[in-house]
Amino acid sequence: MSGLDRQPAPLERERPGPGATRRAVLMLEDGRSFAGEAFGSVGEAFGEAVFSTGMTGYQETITDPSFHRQIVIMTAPHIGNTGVNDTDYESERIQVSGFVVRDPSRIASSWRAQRTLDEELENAGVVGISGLDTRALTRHLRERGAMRCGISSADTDLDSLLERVQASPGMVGADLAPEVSTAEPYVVEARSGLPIYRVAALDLGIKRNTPLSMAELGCEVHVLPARSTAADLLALAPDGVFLSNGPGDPASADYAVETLTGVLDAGVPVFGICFGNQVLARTLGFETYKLTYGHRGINQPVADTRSGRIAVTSHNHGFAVRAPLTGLSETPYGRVAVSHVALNDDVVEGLTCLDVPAFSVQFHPEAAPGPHDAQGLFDRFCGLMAANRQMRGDG
Ligand SMILES: NC(=O)CC[C@H](N)C(=O)O
Repeated sequence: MSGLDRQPAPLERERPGPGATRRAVLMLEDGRSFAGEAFGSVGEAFGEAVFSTGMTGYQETITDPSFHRQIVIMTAPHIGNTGVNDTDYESERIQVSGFVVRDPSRIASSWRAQRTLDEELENAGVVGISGLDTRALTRHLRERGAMRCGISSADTDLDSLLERVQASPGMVGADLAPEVSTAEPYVVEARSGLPIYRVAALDLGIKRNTPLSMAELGCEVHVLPARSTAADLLALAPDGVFLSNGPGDPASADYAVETLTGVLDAGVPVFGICFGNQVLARTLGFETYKLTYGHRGINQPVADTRSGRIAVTSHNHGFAVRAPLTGLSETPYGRVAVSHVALNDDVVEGLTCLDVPAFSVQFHPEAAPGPHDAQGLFDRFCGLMAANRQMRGDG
């Protein structure tokens, strides 16, 4: 028997015959609509229309809590070819409110595939649309900006759908982290069995691979709900505090800013990712603002402003930090430098504090999905925790 003979048969979904597909419509808040076919669950979904340029990693994308209340459009036309499995979930469930694919794969062919994408969406009750011109839709969003959107395969009357889209909530001012955060604290054990560092992680919408990446380096990660206070975090006597990614508008997360203020005052090392970068920025006194259409995908070049090194990184953000790209900013916590800048549009992609042990990045070193260029940032966090211990004389 050859190796090929032993491969599992591809999973194929029974599909309706020609002409039997169900009509679906995608409607944008400015009245532009796109006709397509129902994909996943039949029904109706509303959210902010955003596009992702990742060609792979769709399972990690749809299960990333940062996409809560967003309808994700994949710019790569062919999605679903490796199916879906139980292990690549980045959270407990599918988080996107809707999913848009030009040309879903008719079969799922991978030794790891357990179900097709179509049936996974359907089982989860997540509404999708396929067969529409995703290139035209993406170009429209690039010109006009991310906007509210609705998908319907239930009621495809354009006028009434537009009314429902315009009545749906937008993303500016949306406080969504508590909606996706863990209800109860939990612990991710250090991989070695011997914890070297204890990390208190504020779950603002954390992805599974983030505590796992730290656990690989010997961290015992205590994950706490979004509204935990500084006292809750510090009660663990952590070596460091981690602030996760998360959905919604960072300008609405005053509770996280208050928590972080207490942590910075206590002198505990801090590392933040994405939403966590925005929360650190706000705590330092910087503002956040909404990008026209955001950065989403796994092929985003970022420059390290100190070394000049360029990393290709994974992004998923619609908001960004406003800070001077060069020089040092004076803040209530001392001097702060912009450590990383996006090469496509000069957006701030990271901050480093010079006078307190804190730094953050807007992109995703946990790389799920994504390239591994930025993984060293978890080592940098461990280095910061080690240095802080030594400084306190207990290292
Ligand atoms: N992935 C994230 O943490 C996203 C942060 C924030 N919700 C934004 O869109 O910018």
